[in-house]
Amino acid sequence: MVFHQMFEQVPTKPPYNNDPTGKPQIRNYMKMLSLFDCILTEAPEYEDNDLVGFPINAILDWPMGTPADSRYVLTTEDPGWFVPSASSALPNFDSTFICSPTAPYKGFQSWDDFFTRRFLPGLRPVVFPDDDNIINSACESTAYAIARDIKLRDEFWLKKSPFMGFINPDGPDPGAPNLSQGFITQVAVRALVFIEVDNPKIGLMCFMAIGMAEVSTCEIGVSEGQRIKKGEELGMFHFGGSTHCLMFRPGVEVNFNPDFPLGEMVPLSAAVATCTEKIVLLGVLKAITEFLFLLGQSAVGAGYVGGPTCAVIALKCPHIQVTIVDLNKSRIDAWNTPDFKLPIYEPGLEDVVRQCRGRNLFFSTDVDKGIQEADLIFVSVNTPTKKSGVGAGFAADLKYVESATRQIAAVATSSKIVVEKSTVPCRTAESMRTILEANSKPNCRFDILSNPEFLAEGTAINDLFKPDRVLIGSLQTEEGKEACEKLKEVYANWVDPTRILTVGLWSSELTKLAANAMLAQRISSINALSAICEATGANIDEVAYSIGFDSRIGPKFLKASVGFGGSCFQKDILNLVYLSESLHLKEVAEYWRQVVEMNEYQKRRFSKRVVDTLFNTITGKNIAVLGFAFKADTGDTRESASITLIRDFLKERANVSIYDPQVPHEQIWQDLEEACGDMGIEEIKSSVTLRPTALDATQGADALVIATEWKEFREGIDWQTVYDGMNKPAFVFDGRLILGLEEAERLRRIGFKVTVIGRGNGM
Ligand SMILES: NC(=O)c1ccc[n+]([C@@H]2O[C@H](COP(=O)([O-])OP(=O)(O)OC[C@H]3O[C@@H](n4cnc5c(N)ncnc54)[C@H](O)[C@@H]3O)[C@@H](O)[C@H]2O)c1
Ligand SMILES: O=c1ccn([C@@H]2O[C@H](COP(=O)(O)OP(=O)(O)O[C@H]3O[C@H](CO)[C@@H](O)[C@H](O)[C@H]3O)[C@@H](O)[C@H]2O)c(=O)[nH]1
Repeated sequence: MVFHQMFEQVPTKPPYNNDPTGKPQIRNYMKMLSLFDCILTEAPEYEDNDLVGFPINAILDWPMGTPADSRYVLTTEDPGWFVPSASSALPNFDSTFICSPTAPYKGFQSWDDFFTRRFLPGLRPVVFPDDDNIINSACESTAYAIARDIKLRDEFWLKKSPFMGFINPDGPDPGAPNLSQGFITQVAVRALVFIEVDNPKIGLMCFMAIGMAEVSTCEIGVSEGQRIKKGEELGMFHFGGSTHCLMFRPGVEVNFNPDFPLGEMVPLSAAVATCTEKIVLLGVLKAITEFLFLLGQSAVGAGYVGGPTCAVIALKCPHIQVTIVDLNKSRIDAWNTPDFKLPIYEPGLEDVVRQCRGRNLFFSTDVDKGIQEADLIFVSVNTPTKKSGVGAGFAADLKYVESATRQIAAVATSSKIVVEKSTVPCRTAESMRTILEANSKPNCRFDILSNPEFLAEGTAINDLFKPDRVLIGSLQTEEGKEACEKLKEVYANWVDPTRILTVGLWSSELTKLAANAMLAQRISSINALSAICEATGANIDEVAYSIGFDSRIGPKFLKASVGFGGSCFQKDILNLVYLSESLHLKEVAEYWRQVVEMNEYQKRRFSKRVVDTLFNTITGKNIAVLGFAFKADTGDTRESASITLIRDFLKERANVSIYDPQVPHEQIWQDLEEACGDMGIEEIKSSVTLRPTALDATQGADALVIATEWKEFREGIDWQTVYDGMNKPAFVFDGRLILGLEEAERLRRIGFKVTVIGRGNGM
């Protein structure tokens, strides 16, 4: 039908009465076929006319331009565009595109009208609409090729090699329609739109629309001098078969978003690239274009420091490209998830990553590339306590730091500043320097800085936004001080310069261990006092409040608890103990060891108090444990006191039900399996259940233990309902001091038997 129409619709008046060569216009397909026969058997002859092209162009010129009703393919009948198989290629058509779902042909006027259909409003919002460093996708399409360093006049292929269709010895290349794109691009340019971008980092750039085959048409929808905003329409392709190319000036650094690798679909308006300047970013900074965070892996969760720290640097320094690399692919995949299901829970983190990812924050497993491209490398790998060999149980295991350092030495091709971000024993930088220098190459110099991190989990973003101090340690040589200045300049983008402290390398390394030791020592001190309170009838909250009024002591970090946890305190104190012992400072080692001993004692004391209170046995009794994370506002469980308590309860053959708002269930099983040693996972699972809410966990329980200070335990528990569902007498053990004196009294009036850490029973 359409075939007939395209001949019928060619007007009979001049110039359409003749084809472009002046011969009478063909009026039916029979004539056209006989002419095809003719032109296929003859070489083109000289003709005295204006047609530049092949004879076939003359035959098809006018018929091709008719509207010929093409809608018959817009139906649910084979071969229509709305048959079921087409719908799987174009899913949710009616709720994706502007159309009239119940009208014939869904309301489209022609096949081209269907081809140029529009998304429903709001489906393809412009990502980062006001950030003109971000290049957004101009078309729902697949990224095909990237070419860099193109000269004014140049020969290059948008594919790795020219299209081989005609010289392939095995015959024409079946992938020709797509593979020939690089080739066709040079002969089929249809529309060039030059855009002078306000952002000087981009300046003049060009959008080139290419009609890929004879049927393609580029309609330009803008005019010279017009001011346009990101997301506005430049024009459109018609009749299918098209491509486009973005061209930037030399010197513009375009960093493509790894979320959209070549060959994969890119939604319209997505953030496809970021533009940064390659050189001179921060006054004296000479080419710091990229940070590389080497994130270390551990069995339980990764990137608690590297992730938030570099996300905040990316946010505060939009001119710096930050790439995080990690050996752990699943962790990197999680950082890159389209729905921002990040591998760690940290309040405010998602918001920061949403603002920067794909702009100047990238996550990758390509460690070598990351090292080669970076000027500044943060080594933020894990440094757990050694499990075997010399110093086992005390010394830091530096194997991840060492392997990261060796990798930097092996693959670096230019000078680097290597920043030790991990917490390490004093003089580790010396070992790193030895490795790097032993492997140095010409024009490849390494400077080492110590820049320990002081963020606490749960408040990491706030700590990074407003740090009490940033500590930078360097060798006191000219080069060391110069490197220190460069790092200082980076932090000065958002940190008050008076809070950036610069010291010697070894002082910086020791300060980190010392700070954690002093903090943990405060908690052990208050916990030691809590035991005296329980025995005497004093109240630890009142004691802490009163001593904290002395400005020399201060009110912070004086909350008695069931014991401190987290990946740092115990590990770093043990590290200090080991360091003291290796320096033959036995008394010093003993002093610090006692901080950890006291913490162990506090946990043991608490679980014993539970057993004693429940009439000296918990065998077969049901205990609900609220909270599994080592503190509130984190999903991290490393060294959590909750694990020790549950292990003790299981050893007493109790049944335990657990609820935590953030910790994934598989993490809980893994931690319990590790902690319970001789009990297999099946035996553990026969005594432990994981519950979806606090209320669920307490149903049928004899005792309820609060192990983490989540806000919802402080504010969101309906104690009467909890009481109604528990066995009587119903016991509550508050290991986190979330129940004030009045609240505890209210619970007692309901009928609970209440025990709070640091208070005598009955208080
Ligand atoms: N967690 C905290 O709150 C905190 C705070 C301050 C300092 N620190 C210190 O920071 C360091 C990192 O701690 P974390 O909690 O982020 O650890 P983590 O276990 O969460 O992350 C470490 C990551 O390092 C990766 N890794 C190991 N070797 C690697 C290598 N050669 N190349 C690339 N990646 C590698 C791992 O895959 C892992 O993802 C430790 O030294 C820790 O003591 C931690
Ligand atoms: O008064 C207090 C304060 C904390 N804790 C417990 O101590 C542990 C550690 O808490 P916190 O220090 O807040 O968390 P971390 O993320 O372990 O942060 C510590 O360890 C990090 C890693 O080195 C350092 O960067 C931080 O400065 C340091 O606070 C947790 O179990 C807390 O519940 C108490 O029991 N009482």
